[in-house]
Amino acid sequence: MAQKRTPLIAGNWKMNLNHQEAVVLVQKLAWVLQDKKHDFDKAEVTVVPPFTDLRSVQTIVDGDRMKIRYGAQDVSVHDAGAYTGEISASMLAKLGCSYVVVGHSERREYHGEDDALVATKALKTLQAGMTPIVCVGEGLEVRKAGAHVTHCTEQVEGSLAGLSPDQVASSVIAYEPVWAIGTGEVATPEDAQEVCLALREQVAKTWSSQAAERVRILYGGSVKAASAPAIMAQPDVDGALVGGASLQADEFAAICRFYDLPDLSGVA
Ligand SMILES: O=C(CO)COP(=O)(O)O
Repeated sequence: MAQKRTPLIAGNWKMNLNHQEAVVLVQKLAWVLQDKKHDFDKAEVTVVPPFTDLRSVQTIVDGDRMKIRYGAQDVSVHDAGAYTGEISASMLAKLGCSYVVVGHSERREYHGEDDALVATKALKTLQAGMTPIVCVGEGLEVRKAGAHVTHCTEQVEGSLAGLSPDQVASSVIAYEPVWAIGTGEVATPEDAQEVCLALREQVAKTWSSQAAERVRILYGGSVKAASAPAIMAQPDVDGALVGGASLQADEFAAICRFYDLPDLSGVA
């Protein structure tokens, strides 16, 4: 029997909101979730602000004892030293980060990150006691050619290379088709399930069936409150990595609250 995985809704703010705006958004999000009686045991809620916001987010989360978690959008492969502009995993851990997004398609595209680099970042994140959210996803050409499943399973192989089955089990994988990111074009629930299931099967094959049962796999790409329920109701989708919609407290909270519904069976 599959072990129960706690769903995760993560809001990737990308390069938006300064530290003052971050505090306002986190406060509003916490308020809305509390007002709507969100059960954090049913779904974890995480915000992923820019580096410059993290200390302020830490202060407000700790000060108000919020159950919202937070993470970073990237991490260095280096531990310390002469690497101008880089941020180490230990610095992020010290700031109380729970998660680090690694291998986002925007980093792969604009910063030339490849699977091997992403795997090192995932490992650094785990070694510092945080959870990597490892992103994979195909571009439009690959999707049109029908090669999306192979493309994504190979990316998972490469981007988690060198991790032990236990490390994979405690990681998060995010399937984010590049053609769906920021385009308003959301994958169908069937598209999302097809790839997320294939990724889980790949984890079973390469690492272990236990890792496959435990690893959380998210969908990301133009997720909105209206489109999220049908996608998140899929059996191999364990939540969402949300971009644009995570900048609005009401919209993001509405996505999180899907898991508060008493019965998910009628939603798909
Ligand atoms: O890239 C994403 C999250 O990491 C998705 O962004 P959008 O939800 O804005 O499409």
